[in-house]
Amino acid sequence: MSSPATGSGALGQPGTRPGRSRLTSGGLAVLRGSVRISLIQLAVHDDEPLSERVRRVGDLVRAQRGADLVVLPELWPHGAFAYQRWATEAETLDDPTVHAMSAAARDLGGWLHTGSLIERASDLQLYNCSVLLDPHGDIAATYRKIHRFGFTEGEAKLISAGEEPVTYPAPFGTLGFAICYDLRFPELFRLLVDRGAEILVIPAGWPARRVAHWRLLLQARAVECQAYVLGCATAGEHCEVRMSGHSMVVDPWGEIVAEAGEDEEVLTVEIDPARVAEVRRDFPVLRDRRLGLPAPAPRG
Ligand SMILES: NC(=O)CCC(=O)C(=O)O
Repeated sequence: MSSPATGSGALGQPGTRPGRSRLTSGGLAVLRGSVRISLIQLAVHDDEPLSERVRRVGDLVRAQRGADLVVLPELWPHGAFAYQRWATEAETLDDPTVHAMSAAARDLGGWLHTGSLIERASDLQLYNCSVLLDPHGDIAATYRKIHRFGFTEGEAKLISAGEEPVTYPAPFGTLGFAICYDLRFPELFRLLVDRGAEILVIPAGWPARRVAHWRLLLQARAVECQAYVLGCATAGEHCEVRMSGHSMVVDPWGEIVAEAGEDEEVLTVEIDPARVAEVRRDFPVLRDRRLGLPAPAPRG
């Protein structure tokens, strides 16, 4: 599905579309103007083995040729609720899943945000980790999910929490990273804005029963941060949890640019990152923040 506002049209090579200029910095293009983004809303089912899903996703990424940035959802290799698979399927960032995605990014000739996977770190701890690959297939940035979902179960029990908010200055704008449950914590997004984020990338494996929260919070983060929000969710059902679908691109005014349905689909839109500075200039609420207010007295 494509945004009616932008359409997907014939896919040209990056930098060849009207209204977009291309400079070079350190061997990578610096893009200005319209930026093409594809969110791949994958269906994750129990019966698809990891290796087959990785192959299928690599082909889907390659098929988005012409996109400047492709985004995948949270934990698509294993399933966001397939807790019993995580320890056995966890990989380092030098293992087959990231290698396959690097090859796909190279063939794509664009940036690939890999959603997330269960990372086995060098200290053997597990993290829910996003990897951003550049058009050469090299790792440009990683982000470990800071807020673990599950209260006393699931992520809260099985994986370690990331500690570091991450932004990355991509050629088309500064990306701010978050994963799924992080969406509920506005203070993280303030930190990302303070570090320059203009495009917030939020892969998710969000259950259908809370889809109303997903839609509302994506728009809220866009309005309060005056930033683009790319929310890429999973579809399908695994471990008896029906996933939300409804991946969305929201603009810095809070308007939904495009929204997917409930099933697997690719959402392709063109955005103009210069809109972020325009909205922040014309309606400068971020300047009215009161950062020096006294801390509340301890309760009780
Ligand atoms: N995988 C997740 O982080 C799920 C988050 C969720 O279901 C919620 O915040 O609601």
